[in-house]
Amino acid sequence: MGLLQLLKSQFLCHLILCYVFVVSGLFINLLQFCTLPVWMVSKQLARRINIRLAYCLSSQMVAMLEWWSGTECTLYTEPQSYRFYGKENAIVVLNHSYDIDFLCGWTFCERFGVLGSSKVLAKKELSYVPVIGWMWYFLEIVFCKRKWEEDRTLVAQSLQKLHDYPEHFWFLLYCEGTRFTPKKHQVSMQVAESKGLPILKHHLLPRTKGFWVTVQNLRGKAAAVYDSTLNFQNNEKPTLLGVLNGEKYHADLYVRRIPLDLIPEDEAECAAWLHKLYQEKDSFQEQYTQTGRFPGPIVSPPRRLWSLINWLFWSCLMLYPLGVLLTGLISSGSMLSIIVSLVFCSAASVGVRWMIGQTEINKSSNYGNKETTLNI
Ligand SMILES: CC/C=C\C/C=C\C/C=C\C/C=C\C/C=C\C/C=C\CCC(=O)SCCNC(=O)CCNC(=O)[C@H](O)C(C)(C)COP(=O)(O)OP(=O)(O)OC[C@H]1O[C@@H](n2cnc3c(N)ncnc32)[C@H](O)[C@@H]1OP(=O)(O)O
Ligand SMILES: CCCCCCCCCCCCCCCC(=O)OC[C@@H](O)COP(=O)(O)O
Repeated sequence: MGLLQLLKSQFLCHLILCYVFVVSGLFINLLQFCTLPVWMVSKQLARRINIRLAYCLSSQMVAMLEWWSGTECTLYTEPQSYRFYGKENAIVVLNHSYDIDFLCGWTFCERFGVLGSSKVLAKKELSYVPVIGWMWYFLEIVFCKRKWEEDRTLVAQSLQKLHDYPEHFWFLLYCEGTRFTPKKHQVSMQVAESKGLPILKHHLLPRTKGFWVTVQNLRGKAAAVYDSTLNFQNNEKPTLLGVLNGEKYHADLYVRRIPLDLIPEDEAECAAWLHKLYQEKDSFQEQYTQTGRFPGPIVSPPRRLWSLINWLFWSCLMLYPLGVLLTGLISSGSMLSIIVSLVFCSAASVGVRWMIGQTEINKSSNYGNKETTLNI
């Protein structure tokens, strides 16, 4: 292990990284809160400010992936599709099988200049996660309860509000609705069988209602669906803790651009179309498993310096007051202050560990397990 790698694996380094992320994040949340009055005067100005503030926060995590861990993200796509990326609104359909699939998605958003405005149909629970969840509130992220009776109007209304959104955005949809686990796979394949649908080997059966409602409500605003399939070389199982440890991963993303006009308007036809899409995605994953490659040429955009610059900026801004505070604390010689600070740091570490836990598949919800949602 090299010296740099050894340094990256040190707990103290992780504490510093997490400190910068959380404290700058809370500060950015506060700035976002302050845009509420602006919202009343000019909604579009408030949105543009929030896009930039969100960039300041999410690109720190992107920098950690690209510059700290050095993870390589390769894009397989057709050159004629590539020229549209970042220049139009799109609905992104992605498989949900890895702890850090959202982070790889963010990396591509950053490279195509849509990170600050990127959106997702997220489970409601994530809106309570400090820093990221609070940031999403101001970013008009669409939350769902994963209960169709309640979601159908809620989601449609939130999507309608995006029609006058002032900048290009990608709207991410994990149609599988939850992360892949062997148990959820088994249950969802029972549902597939009961519906006479082919068995998928690498995906859960997609939930079609959210896709249909998204496509219908973003017609006229989004130009295309980006069918995206993610995998990692050499059977890597990446985690956020691994990234924090400086481990380098190798992500491959295959993207097909499908004009929105080609997607049927009728709900049943749209559902059938999505099932077919997932059968194709499954065959791409199978090909990847067999050959280590996706079909199509590689047209990878390089990582940009912006995420690193932004990260260094926030690190300097946050570490300076910490240095002053620590110096004052040590020179005060007060045992009580030192103990209180240590307790505070330990509580903060537990909090950050909980946040990281939100990304871990082994802590995935019960949604999609037999006991909770199988209604056949
Ligand atoms: C060039 C580069 C391109 C791309 C780059 C890639 C990406 C970058 C893009 C953007 C990045 C942006 C942000 C990323 C940052 C962070 C993201 C982080 C995480 C958030 C993700 C989540 O929270 S995922 C969870 C929430 N989302 C969803 O659930 C979406 C999918 N779900 C739906 O659509 C659902 O339909 C619903 C939520 C709208 C409603 O849920 P409900 O449970 O009520 O579902 P249904 O009504 O659909 O369920 C009943 C039907 O399903 C059948 N059923 C029953 N059991 C199962 C089962 N186990 N599996 C499958 N199906 C089942 C049942 O029979 C019913 O069938 P019907 O025929 O009646 O429909
Ligand atoms: C630089 C320092 C890093 C500090 C790290 C703190 C990071 C906290 C990030 C929290 C972001 C949470 C995003 C999680 C996305 C996710 O993967 O959600 C799962 C849902 O889709 C499905 O849920 P489930 O049904 O449970 O599978």
